[in-house]
Amino acid sequence: MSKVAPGVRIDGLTVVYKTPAGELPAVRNISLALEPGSITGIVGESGSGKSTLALSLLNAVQPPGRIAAGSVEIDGLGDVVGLQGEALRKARGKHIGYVFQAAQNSLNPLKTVGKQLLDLGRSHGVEDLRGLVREAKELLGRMGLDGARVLDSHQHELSGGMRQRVGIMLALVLNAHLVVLDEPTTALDMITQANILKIVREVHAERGLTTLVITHDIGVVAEVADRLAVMYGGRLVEQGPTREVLGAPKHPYTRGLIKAIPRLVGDIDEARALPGRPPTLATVPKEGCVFRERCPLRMDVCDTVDPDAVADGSRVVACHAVTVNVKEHA
Ligand SMILES: Nc1ncnc2c1ncn2[C@@H]1O[C@H](COP(=O)(O)OP(=O)(O)OP(=O)(O)O)[C@@H](O)[C@H]1O
Repeated sequence: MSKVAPGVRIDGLTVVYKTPAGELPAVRNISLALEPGSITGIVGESGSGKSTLALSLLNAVQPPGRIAAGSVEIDGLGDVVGLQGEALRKARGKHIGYVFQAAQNSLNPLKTVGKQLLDLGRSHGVEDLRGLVREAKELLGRMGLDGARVLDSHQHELSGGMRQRVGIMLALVLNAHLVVLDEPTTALDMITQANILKIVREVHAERGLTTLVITHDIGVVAEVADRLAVMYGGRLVEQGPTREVLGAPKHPYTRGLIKAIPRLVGDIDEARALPGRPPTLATVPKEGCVFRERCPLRMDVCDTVDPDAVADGSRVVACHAVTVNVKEHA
């Protein structure tokens, strides 16, 4: 893989989980491009399929799940959906750095962080292990931790927030140029969160990375992401430049999400929660629009036809009501 930021093209991706009711899609027909050198944020409520999408980038969906359709082309690696065995193991970590949502608990409880770092380096053929340790200490130091002490610690000696930062260090330390961060800051207080996001942005720029940040917190994407993709019920309902999507959301779900954010200044009563609940795997409608039950713009067609993702300038939106408007104004 080249040392420049790789582009990623996810095309028609569908991921299903086997359930008592048969195989049901957690991610359905998603197409999304990560521009080389950009930070893309994926936002959505719990259960919308964000983590499943992130796992697909590493071809790491585990049974009872499987990638049922589509491709994930990464520059320099090809379609990772076809990668297996040693090629896949090498790609993870060295080419694709990642920290998963479960990172707080994913450290080996029996080994110190430093030992795990060395294992990681050896398994990827790193020759300069001293350099690796130096790099790890530096990253931990930037995130406000005493690097030497953390490397000497076991998991149980670290707080949730410290483990989260160790996870981010491990995602970055092998110098991968594609980095996937799933809920990187959930266990952190607001000040630490802001600091970590600043470091993510800095390291991203210094190293020339392509970064994907997955979060339920729209404030996090507003802080770091150049582009924003909104997921609902396994579908990507809107994507575009972060400022445009947040400043003038088009999809009724994105509008609802933004309205639901309480402002720091202003009347808290103005924040309006979206009525209803997001669907689960079992309740996601099999046909028609996934959002229609909660949608203020619902039309007859929404009950039967799943809206295509339609490009409108720099924005892609999957909504019949929005598409009708675009056509009327064309
Ligand atoms: N191993 C599994 N078996 C069955 N269903 C699963 C499995 N893992 C995830 N799902 C289901 O797939 C859907 C998407 O889950 P996913 O974890 O990708 O969503 P998410 O947006 O990341 O949510 P969260 O933020 O809560 O992790 C959910 O309905 C979830 O219950």
